[in-house]
Amino acid sequence: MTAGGPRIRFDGVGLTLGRTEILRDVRLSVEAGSVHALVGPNGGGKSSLVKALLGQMPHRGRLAIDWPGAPGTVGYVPQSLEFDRGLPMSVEDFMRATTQRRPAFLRRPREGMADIDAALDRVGMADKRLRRMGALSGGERQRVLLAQSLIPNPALLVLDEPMAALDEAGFAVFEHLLRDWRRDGVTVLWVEHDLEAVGRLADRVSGLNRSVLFDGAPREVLAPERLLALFSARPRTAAQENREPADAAALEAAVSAPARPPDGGAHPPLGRMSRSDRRVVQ
Ligand SMILES: Nc1ncnc2c1ncn2[C@@H]1O[C@H](COP(=O)(O)OP(=O)(O)OP(=O)(O)O)[C@@H](O)[C@H]1O
Repeated sequence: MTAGGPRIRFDGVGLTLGRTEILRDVRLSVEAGSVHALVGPNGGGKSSLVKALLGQMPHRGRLAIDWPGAPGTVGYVPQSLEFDRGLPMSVEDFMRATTQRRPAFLRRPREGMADIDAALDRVGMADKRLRRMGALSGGERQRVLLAQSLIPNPALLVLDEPMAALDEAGFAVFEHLLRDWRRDGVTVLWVEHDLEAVGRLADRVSGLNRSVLFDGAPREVLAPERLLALFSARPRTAAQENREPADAAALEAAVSAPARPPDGGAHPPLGRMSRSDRRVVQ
């Protein structure tokens, strides 16, 4: 159980690297204890924004984290982490290295292992603890990245495409974690391309393409026209405007599913966007 997550405010946040303007005047509020999704096209600046939040990228403007009491723990799941196949680092070694502040050689052999065991168990990786990190599949590596973010119990979680390599069982693990975080009042900032999952699981969603193009409840803002405007690389022609594109129909089906009730309870059958459908909007 955690103390409750913070509120986050991005107030006129900008970022320019070299001659490239990556973020411009980003204004956004992430409410305490909410699951807030960030969606947008490739290169839209989502990872850069969360890295600015984590202090890994410079920024202009104001970025505030308002903790309800003393600052809590921030958990982070990066978009990807590559390991050489031959690197002699097991899952257990990786977990120990990422979940302690002291150098590994100063730690007693079993110190912290109960937490590591519990975290690996929650993501279904307990039986692969001795496997080398470089030998894991993409989905298994993703599960380990999720596991390391659970120690110590986070009050703020920043997730950068945590579902990218997960299979259906991995989705179920992630959804279970999300339910627990919501129950515990953890604030979750979640970069995601799976719009069906966002429509179903997020409390709020913001569309980012350099600046914020929309922000609101998924049911309200994930409308096909908005998404086409956000994800289209080129402006649409007049001819395209006059006919209903197949993409819009796919998007309509994907986002018309009812949102999950706040208590995480049962919901009616959902429309589902397949991975190939998702490619339509990327
Ligand atoms: N260190 C850097 N130096 C220069 N340009 C960068 C750097 N990091 C990111 N960029 C550029 O910033 C832009 C935004 O990248 P970012 O990774 O934030 O986008 P994203 O929305 O997370 O994309 P994706 O959905 O593909 O993960 C891209 O054009 C990228 O090439």
